[in-house]
Amino acid sequence: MISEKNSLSASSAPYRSGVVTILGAPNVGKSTLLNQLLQQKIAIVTPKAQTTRNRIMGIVTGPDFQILLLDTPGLHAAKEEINRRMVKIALASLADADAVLFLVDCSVWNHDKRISKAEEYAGYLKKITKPVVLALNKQDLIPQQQLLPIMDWCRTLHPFASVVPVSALSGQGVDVLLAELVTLLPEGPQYYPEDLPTDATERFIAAEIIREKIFLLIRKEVPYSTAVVIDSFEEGDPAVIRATIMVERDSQKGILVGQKGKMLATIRQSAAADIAQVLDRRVRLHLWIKVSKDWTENTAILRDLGLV
Ligand SMILES: Nc1nc2c(ncn2[C@@H]2O[C@H](COP(=O)(O)OP(=O)(O)OP(=O)(O)O)[C@@H](O)[C@H]2O)c(=O)[nH]1
Repeated sequence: MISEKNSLSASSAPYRSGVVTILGAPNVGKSTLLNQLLQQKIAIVTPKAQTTRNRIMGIVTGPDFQILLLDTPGLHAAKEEINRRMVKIALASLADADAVLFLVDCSVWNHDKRISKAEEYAGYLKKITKPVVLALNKQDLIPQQQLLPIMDWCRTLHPFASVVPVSALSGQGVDVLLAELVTLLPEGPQYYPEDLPTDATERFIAAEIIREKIFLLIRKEVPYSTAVVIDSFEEGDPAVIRATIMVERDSQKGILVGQKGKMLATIRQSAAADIAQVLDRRVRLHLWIKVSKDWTENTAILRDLGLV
């Protein structure tokens, strides 16, 4: 499961294991990095912000380490009930962590932006008492000569355990990052089998992939009003999955269904193809849409979705 790239050389070093929480603003590339570290798709990746809602644990195992990675919803000013809960989940996951991986998108940092970002980050970093590794993501988008000054400036923000430029997309720098994280873990046992990439269930991953397709295919705000519930999941080949997409209003339902049902068919086809790839078998996917008014403010529904 673990590629050459991800394995540190075997040595007489003690076995280290522990929890690393990935924190960062929306859209900086947390899910992409998690997938890169695990060499497969378990977290959904979309160009829209705030698509990660629940904590997802990825398990990276090497010859003498095991890192349990928690991907968290992006940190951001929370207005609605669902957003407040997402931020709460992100901050709560810090309590369990041995170390924090703070991810930023350094490609957007011209000077002015850096100053305002510094103020924003200072607020989050103050709350973190665990060692923090700062990963400067999307380094592929900036000229190399800009990297060193940015790294120096970052070190003035917080006593980071280390500052590592990476490209979550290409994998550049990811092995260095992994090695830095391992040094921060306590000595400990291997908690999970080495070939297990995540503790997320197949149901959960299927629901996340459907949600990813909605985010990729539907414009504007509609995806933020959707949730996916797996009604049934029959093992076997093909796996038969029945899922309901919840929306808040009839008009949103119309957009999801599309003209003559074309949009829903596209969502279904592309989700089924990805789920089949992850499950490594054929998939028959059935989708329904249900209008559930104001579900994003409804505590009972949020609890069902694991967002409380
Ligand atoms: N060029 C480049 N793009 C990247 C890199 N990492 C992520 N991206 C892109 O940035 C966008 C957001 O990535 P995600 O991984 O969904 O970001 P996230 O932080 O998980 O987002 P939220 O779910 O909103 O918290 C996607 O379009 C990615 O392809 C990188 O290293 N380089």
